[in-house]
This record gives sequence, structure tokens and C-alpha cells, in this order.
Amino acid sequence: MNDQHNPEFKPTKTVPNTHVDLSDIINLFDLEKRAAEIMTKMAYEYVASGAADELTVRWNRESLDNLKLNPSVLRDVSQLDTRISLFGDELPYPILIAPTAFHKIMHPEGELATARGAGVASATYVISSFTTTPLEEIAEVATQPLWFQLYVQDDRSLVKDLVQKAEAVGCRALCVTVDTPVPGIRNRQDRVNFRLPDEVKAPYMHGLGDQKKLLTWADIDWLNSFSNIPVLLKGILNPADAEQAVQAGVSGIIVSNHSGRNLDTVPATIDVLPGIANQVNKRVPLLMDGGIRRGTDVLKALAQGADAVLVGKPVCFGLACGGADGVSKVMTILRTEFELAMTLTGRTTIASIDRSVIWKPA
Ligand SMILES: Cc1cc2nc3c(=O)[nH]c(=O)nc-3n(C[C@H](O)[C@H](O)[C@H](O)COP(=O)(O)O)c2cc1C
Ligand SMILES: CC(C)CC(=O)C(=O)O
Repeated sequence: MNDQHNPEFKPTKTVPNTHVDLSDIINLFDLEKRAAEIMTKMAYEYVASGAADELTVRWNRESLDNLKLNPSVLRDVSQLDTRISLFGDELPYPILIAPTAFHKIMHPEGELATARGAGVASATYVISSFTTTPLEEIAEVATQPLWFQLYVQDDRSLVKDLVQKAEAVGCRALCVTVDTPVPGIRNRQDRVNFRLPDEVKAPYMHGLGDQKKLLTWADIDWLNSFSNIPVLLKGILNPADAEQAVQAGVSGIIVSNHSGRNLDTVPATIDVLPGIANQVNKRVPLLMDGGIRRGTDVLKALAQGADAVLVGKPVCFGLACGGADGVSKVMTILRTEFELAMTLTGRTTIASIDRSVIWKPA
């Protein structure tokens, strides 16, 4: 069992400690352990928890763990090329920072620290609609591409204003989250009575889930009609919805179960990925998230059809433990592990990572 599922990890302190020595953080599981010790209980529970019985949270990890790798030997692995191109930008490696809400409950510098950490690690950062820092301020400190995650809230004129603001500050893509018409059953958050502290504001959070105007395919047409940046759908879990997304003219798809935070008992994303990749058949870029904690996980996701992956919880834990340094440490650990996984499987380019990297019984 991975450390993250050890029931003995209980957050013990109530006051955030943002001056943590990161030198003995060797992998992303170490970081979660450290975060559990130093974060406020409310913030830790918010980040670490999943929906209901957390079965999907567990399956995301188990399914990745259960895939075995099939290395090819005696290839020249002296030069690696991990670059990918997405919507006209070159990314030095195929790992992005997933959108996560409310960074100021994790670290006082909030999203500014995340953007700075992303800059140091040369990572693209997808800003959440529920950022606790205005977009202009994040854009000011960012040195790497920013994307924007959109929650379509009830007041559609505010939604349009927000998309236009994201474009105006230079966001390069819009990830429309489609798996959260209402938030899931979050027992652990309920137990700690999760709420934003008075001093923390989410300036673009207005009305998700009061069920007046739920998001439908018609809204995707509407967003596509005025968005000047590529529109991706985040939260697709089956080939039929992926097909409908492509037919609707979206520019990309993110296979995601929201880290198991919304509908418990949906499958692991790595398990649904191959079917969706077959259906999409490279017509649009396919990204995936959910449980990526090791470089080998990134390799497995690419082998199963993803063009890139995103990481959520580890970035939150990195932010909580070390602000920008913690965020860059997460991305650097994962990037380094991914490069090693490529080297040790004999795959030196992203294009060479195909399904043959996954071991199958003879
Ligand atoms: C604390 C937290 C907050 C999140 N907030 C958002 C959000 O505001 N918008 C969104 O689309 N997804 C949100 N997500 C989901 C992430 O974007 C992403 O799908 C997921 O975290 C990836 O899985 P991983 O955390 O196992 O890496 C959140 C996830 C976490 C852990
Ligand atoms: C307020 C929430 C719906 C933000 C979110 O996406 C999450 O916590 O997973």
C-alpha cells in the first residue's frame, strides 16, 4: 500500500508552517507525509480527500501500480528528447500543473507561489477558476505558459467576462471542467466543516452548483463561439463523450475523474484512457490526470495514449510545504523520474513511447 493511503497519517498541527526544510523530500509520497504534519487540518483534509469511500482515489493509484513495464535494452539512450508541442507552445516535458482551487489556504503566497514554482520548473500552470489571487497578478509573475480552467457558473455573462479576462492576461488554453455540475459527496470535508477562512477570497467564485443552469453541450458550442483560445474539456471518462467532444469542435480532451473527488466508483483514468485514445485517434490532443505520482506513471499514461499528464494533489502539498520551492521540487522530481523511466525502458523520444512499453503476458 502506498504511503498516501496509510490511515495513520493524521494532520497534527493546526497552524500552517511555511518554512519547511525540503532537503529530505525524495519523492512525492514523502511530501504528502510532510504536508500532513504541517498543514491546517482543514486545508489538509480539503486537498487529500476524495469523494465518499475514496474507492476511485485508490483505484487511480492501484491501476497505475498494476501496469508493468516492458523495457527494451541495448538502445542508445545517451540523448533524450522529452519535448512536446501543445497548441503552438513547446513544453520541455509532458507534465502540467493541474488546476486546483484555493491556494491561499495552502500557503500565504497562494497562486503567486505556484506560478513562480512553475516558472522555475519550466512547467505550464493551469489556473483554477477558484483561484484566490486575481488573474492579472498571477500573469505578472508567470514566466511559463498559463492555461485557465473554467467552471461555468450560473451567471453566463460573468462566465464570458472571465474567459475574456483569461485571454487578456495571456492564458493559452481554456480547460472547461465538465465533471462537476455539482461537487461530489465529500465526507471528509464535511467532517472538518470545510469553508474558506474570512481573509481568503476566491474573486471569480459566484455560483457553482445551485442547479439553476447546469452545464450542457449547448454551453460548449456557446464557449467555442467566442473563445479565442483552444477549448479543452476536462473530465471525460468514456469514448462516447470523447467522440461528442470532438464533434463539438473542441481542441483537446482531458481524461480525468477529478482525482476521485466527485463521483466515487468511476474507474481509474489510466483504465479508461486506451479506449478513449482509440476513439479520438489523434484528432485532438489527449491529456490525462489522476494519481500520477511517479515518473513511471507518466510513461504509462503516454504509452496508453496520453500526449501529456497533469498533477494536482502533489503540487498542493509542495505548495503547502515550501511555497514556490515546493512546487518546483514536485515538478522537478517527477520530470527527473520520467526521464529515468524513458532511459531505462530504452525510449528516447516522446513519439517512441507507445503501447509496447507496457508489458503483456506472452
Ligand atoms: C485540492 C484540489 C482542488 C481542485 N480544484 C479543482 C478546480 O478548481 N478545478 C478543476 O477543474 N479541478 C480541480 N481539481 C482536480 C484537479 O484539476 C485534477 O483533476 C486532479 O487533482 C488530478 O489528480 P491528482 O490530484 O491525483 O494528481 C482539484 C483537485 C484537488 C486535489
Ligand atoms: C470548490 C470545488 C468544486 C473545487 C474543486 O474542483 C475541488 O475541490 O475539487
